[in-house]
Amino acid sequence: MSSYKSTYLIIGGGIAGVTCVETLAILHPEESLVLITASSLVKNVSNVSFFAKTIVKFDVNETEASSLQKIHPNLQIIYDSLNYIDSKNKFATTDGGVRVEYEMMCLCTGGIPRLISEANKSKRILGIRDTESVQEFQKRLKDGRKMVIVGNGGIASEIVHATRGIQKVWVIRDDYISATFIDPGAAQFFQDTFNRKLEDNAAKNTIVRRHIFTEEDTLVSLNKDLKSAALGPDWYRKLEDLRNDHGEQELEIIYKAEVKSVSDIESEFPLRIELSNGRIIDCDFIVSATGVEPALNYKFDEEPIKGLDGGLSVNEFQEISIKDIFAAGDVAHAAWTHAPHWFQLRLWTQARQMAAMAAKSMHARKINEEVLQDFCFELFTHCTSLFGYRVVLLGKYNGQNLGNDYEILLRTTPRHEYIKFVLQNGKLQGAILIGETDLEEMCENLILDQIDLTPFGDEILNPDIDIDDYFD
Ligand SMILES: Cc1cc2nc3c(=O)[nH]c(=O)nc-3n(C[C@H](O)[C@H](O)[C@H](O)COP(=O)(O)OP(=O)(O)OC[C@H]3O[C@@H](n4cnc5c(N)ncnc54)[C@H](O)[C@@H]3O)c2cc1C
Ligand SMILES: NC(=O)C1=CN([C@@H]2O[C@H](COP(=O)(O)OP(=O)(O)OC[C@H]3O[C@@H](n4cnc5c(N)ncnc54)[C@H](OP(=O)(O)O)[C@@H]3O)[C@@H](O)[C@H]2O)C=CC1
Repeated sequence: MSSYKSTYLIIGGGIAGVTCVETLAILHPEESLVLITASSLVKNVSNVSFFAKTIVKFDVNETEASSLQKIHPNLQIIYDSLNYIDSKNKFATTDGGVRVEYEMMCLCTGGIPRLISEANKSKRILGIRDTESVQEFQKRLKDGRKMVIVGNGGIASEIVHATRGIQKVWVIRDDYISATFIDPGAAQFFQDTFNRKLEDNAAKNTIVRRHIFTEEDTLVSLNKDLKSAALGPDWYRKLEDLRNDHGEQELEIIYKAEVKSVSDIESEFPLRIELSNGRIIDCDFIVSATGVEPALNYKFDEEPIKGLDGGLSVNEFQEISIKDIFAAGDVAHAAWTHAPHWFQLRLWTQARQMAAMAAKSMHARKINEEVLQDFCFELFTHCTSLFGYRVVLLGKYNGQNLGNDYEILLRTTPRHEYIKFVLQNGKLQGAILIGETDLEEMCENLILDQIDLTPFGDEILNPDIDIDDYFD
């Protein structure tokens, strides 16, 4: 059995693990660092641009793990899978029999797709997580005539947008599309983009509306066979060129339904699906884009506390319930008392922020200094693109946990922009900004500073008024 000694031990080569390595390379390059990664390719981030203090956009690239050695002189990489953690004696072992002693460890083992429960009934049900699973999907797409997409989050939305020349049936439990990220109004905005026959001059009609809402909150297997890290924001571009674009999108959306059963059949199509609403669909394959579950494919000497989502519960310093073990990214469950406008969603940005925080905390402990939680955990921000539009989500953008006494102020210009402000007691609690709105920084300030907007009334979203002037 080969053995190593390290001050810091990082597990996983996804965005969280690599961010942890990079941050420690800056904070503590003289200390020994071991990275255990199941894949020789790791993720890193480039072209970081800030729309505001906490709103960040960046590209995600895949690179050889060995390239990390250029930035960290004392980094050793072990290409293997973590198998067991002995937290009392402070060592970890791998599948391949390597033993690593550590002072502090950060678990960044990510997540695996949580497939529909029928997934074991057919090989034609796919999940999407890493490069290998996308290759499998591309193969099916190339030969297939009809696919069923199940789930209503990020992956399903991107697949629906990016694939062409194949019949698509999108089965969702909600009554509007892309519910993880947006509200019914924004869903309608996007659905207009599906309808290419929309009157051109509709784009000129800007509508501003205020709604007083009395609705309820809208918030909505362990697997050792890990190959590489989760894909990045642009993964679906690989799909765009794959099929010929025959013009019209062949898309059917089935609302308020779930998969009840699946069976392989010998017919025109090889797979038959029965939905909860009684509908039968024959198709070539199913993409189950139904969320992720934390990848905890290793054992501990002492069972750590986990959250309801199965992730390792971490405090505000990213430490789990076992001393000197930290966790970041999709494997972690944010168990601290959250700031009023922050909540956890398993995203690149949060994986990166948590990992940088974990690295700072480990470093602070090593040098006996205090550390404060980073400012980025004050405000939920997500910058992405959906159906070809830039989407920025801020704070409680869907009125999450605001009860039933909040107001919504909307401004929308079909095919151009959709702006939604969520207000409570006259103060901005969250926002959805779709299109090139240029409102990110102002919204960030309004949420963080909790400025009373009552005096401005609906003018706050009047497109003819430069609202920034109010706050100069
Ligand atoms: C298709 C797709 C598109 C996405 N698009 C976006 C997007 O546009 N924007 C966004 O913000 N987020 C997006 N996400 C989510 C984002 O990718 C994840 O939140 C993020 O990658 C999590 O990073 P991570 O480092 O925690 O986990 P991962 O990227 O899963 O990395 C975990 C790493 O740990 C390794 N590992 C696991 N177990 C072990 C073990 N026992 N020993 C050693 N190594 C191990 C794995 O092989 C992997 O390399 C997307 C996800 C998917 C699947
Ligand atoms: N642009 C971006 O930012 C992107 C982000 N991602 C991230 O990658 C990860 C994986 O994406 P994805 O798989 O889309 O996960 P998401 O968590 O985004 O969405 C999962 C969706 O599947 C639904 N669902 C869950 N179980 C079932 C079921 N049994 N039957 C029918 N529907 C079900 C959920 O509904 P319900 O809410 O009702 O449970 C939800 O609509 C997520 O962390 C996501 O945030 C992925 C792609 C793009």
